[in-house]
Amino acid sequence: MTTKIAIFGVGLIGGSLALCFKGREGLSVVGHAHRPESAEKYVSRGVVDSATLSFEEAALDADFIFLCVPVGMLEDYLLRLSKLPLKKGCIITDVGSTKASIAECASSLDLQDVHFIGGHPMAGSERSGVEAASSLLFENAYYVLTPPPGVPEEAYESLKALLVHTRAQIVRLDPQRHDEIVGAISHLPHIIAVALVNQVHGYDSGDSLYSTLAAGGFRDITRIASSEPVIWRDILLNNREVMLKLLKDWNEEVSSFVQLLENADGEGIEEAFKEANGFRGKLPERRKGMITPLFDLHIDVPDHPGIIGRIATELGDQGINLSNVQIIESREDVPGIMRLSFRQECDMERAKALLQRRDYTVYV
Ligand SMILES: NC(=O)c1ccc[n+]([C@@H]2O[C@H](COP(=O)([O-])OP(=O)(O)OC[C@H]3O[C@@H](n4cnc5c(N)ncnc54)[C@H](O)[C@@H]3O)[C@@H](O)[C@H]2O)c1
Ligand SMILES: O=C(O)C(=O)C[C@]1(C(=O)O)C=C[C@@H](O)C=C1
Repeated sequence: MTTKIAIFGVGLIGGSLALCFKGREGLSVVGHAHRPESAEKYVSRGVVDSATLSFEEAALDADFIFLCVPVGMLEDYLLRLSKLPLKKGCIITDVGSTKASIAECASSLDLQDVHFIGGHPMAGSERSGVEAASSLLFENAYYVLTPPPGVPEEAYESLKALLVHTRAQIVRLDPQRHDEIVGAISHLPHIIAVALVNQVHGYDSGDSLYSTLAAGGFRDITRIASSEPVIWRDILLNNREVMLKLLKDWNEEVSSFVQLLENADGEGIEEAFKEANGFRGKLPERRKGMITPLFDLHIDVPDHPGIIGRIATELGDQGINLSNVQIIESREDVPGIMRLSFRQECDMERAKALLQRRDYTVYV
């Protein structure tokens, strides 16, 4: 018996989920597209087994339905699904970045013999669309589920069992609490990043040296300002109440910095940095895409075209198995700018010796 998984909205998140499920024994993945060219793309990129423009056909006989469209469309999709003759026991879930409103909408609908369980993978990117999808996106990330009271435990367990393919760690949360927490750790940082970029853009219009000199610090804190505008419009409007409260608190944080500077309070500034360092230093490191422990080297590399290829080739020529390469723009926490990861300690040791012989500065 094949388990049919229907994905509505095969973009960054929907496409990544599809890639986690596709090709697994007993699973078939159908993607719903709202444009003919998208349907063709999903199939030709190998992200889904089949794609359809028909809402009904995608939902027909599905065992699991994932709603992966912008938050502002979720309720409409759920409403449409509630009017279809869905398979008995079908589990509908979503991946929206807010959870309270969709949970409320689900509880107001008369869902016959099907169950809605809200979901939100805490992994993503500033990129969007199926082109950015990756089967590794959720590895080691947290994946929040918000089962409503009364949903059968077997339904929750069966969704959890399916999500094993994402290699994410499931966390069960109340939807409102989810929105408060995620508002602070995800939505607020997006607002701050956008406001900061726009502030500097204003200065840069008069003097382009601002963008010329923008280096690690600016880039680190503003990567997420490049996120998809429609996705974020919907998230912020949907979590408006929470965001307004958080922005009030943010204004207070900013005001306290204004005061520190007005008073030339060096000690206070140091304290603020110490407090932030302390809290941030305790954040658990959750690196994506690596489920087993890796052995890392960091190396300082000059900014030359082709440098990554050269290093990878040198290691490959010596039969050294490289598992992952990451360019770290910021130099905080680690002294180098390229991280090379190896599954075997002996590979890491051989790479270290080789790169040192080639005069690279290597840090373990
Ligand atoms: N981007 C992230 O980092 C992230 C992380 C976790 C959850 N989410 C949530 O996942 C959902 C999808 O976000 P994404 O980042 O994959 O976005 P995306 O833009 O990559 O994908 C959105 C999908 O929705 C479809 N879509 C867009 N407008 C549509 C319309 N008018 N009619 C029908 N379909 C439409 C697109 O074709 C695409 O398949 C959102 O609800 C978002 O809040 C995003
Ligand atoms: O890494 C990023 O680019 C993200 O923005 C991912 C991120 C986040 O803020 O952490 C963004 C939105 C989500 O709903 C979940 C995760």
